Amino acid sequence: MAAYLAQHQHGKLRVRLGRTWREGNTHYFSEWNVSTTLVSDMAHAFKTSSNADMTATDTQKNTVYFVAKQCSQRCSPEEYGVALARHFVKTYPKVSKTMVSIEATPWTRVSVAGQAHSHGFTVGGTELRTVYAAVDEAGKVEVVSGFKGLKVLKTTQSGYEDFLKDKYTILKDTKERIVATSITASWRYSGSVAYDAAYETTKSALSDAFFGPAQTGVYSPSVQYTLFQMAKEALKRTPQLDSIFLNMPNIHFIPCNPVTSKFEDDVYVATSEPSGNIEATITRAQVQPHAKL
Ligand SMILES: O=c1[nH]c(=O)c2[nH]c(=O)[nH]c2[nH]1
Repeated sequence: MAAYLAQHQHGKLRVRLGRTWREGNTHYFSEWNVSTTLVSDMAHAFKTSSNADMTATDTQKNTVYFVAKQCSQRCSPEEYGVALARHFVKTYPKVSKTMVSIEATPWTRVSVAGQAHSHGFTVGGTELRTVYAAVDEAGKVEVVSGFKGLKVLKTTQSGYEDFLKDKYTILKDTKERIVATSITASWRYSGSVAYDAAYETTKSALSDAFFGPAQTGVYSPSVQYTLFQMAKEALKRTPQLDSIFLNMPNIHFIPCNPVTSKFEDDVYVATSEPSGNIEATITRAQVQPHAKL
């Protein structure tokens, strides 16, 4: 029987790495969970018993640490990801492309008595910063930055009305509800950028547009509308941003009607499933609809 090897790749998933940089008395720390994927001329390994010239996934794991050691200056996960991907393409003639994915734990410097600590960190948020970096044999570099799992909630300034009603619809219009989500975002830059600063600016833009001003907030008529406003704010504040993908599950807090009292926007049934799932890609320039990063 004929069988064709249409596509193949091999890599190492979830190599965990900690990296300290000491700059005088001030230390910096990153924790990265790194995955590598090599596209290489290895069809023979699938079709015959030969492993000749194969970069073992164990070697890939070791290289994650080797390249981290080589990054002697403090660097962003994007810069590290590109350096790691480039290493494989440059070192192994049979490797034509390398893709690196990184999830960074949000270790954040602590303050003690109002003073930034020189070497103390705590996990500062729910989100993981994400990087996808790819380098091919022609030297083409692709970087996608983002985060996943940024949990946000508003107790008011959210509603949902005038949606289609038919015999399957139970949900009532409301001008008052809790809106909660766990944001996943990814974006591409045009041209070079200071990755760490651009990441913070973009994340703040998304968060600020979700919440609105501190005292008054901003009304959300739907997760869809809010998602678009958030993306617009990110494009506005980060000029190098080309396009942004946002996924925002609608995590429902359902009004609770205990038998003893009535619901007064106070007691809810907290849920995790099912959730709504709302996502879109928003671009600075007009492109084909439905483009997804
Ligand atoms: O903001 C919302 N968007 C929806 O698409 C939707 N669907 C739903 O049941 N509730 C909501 N809320």
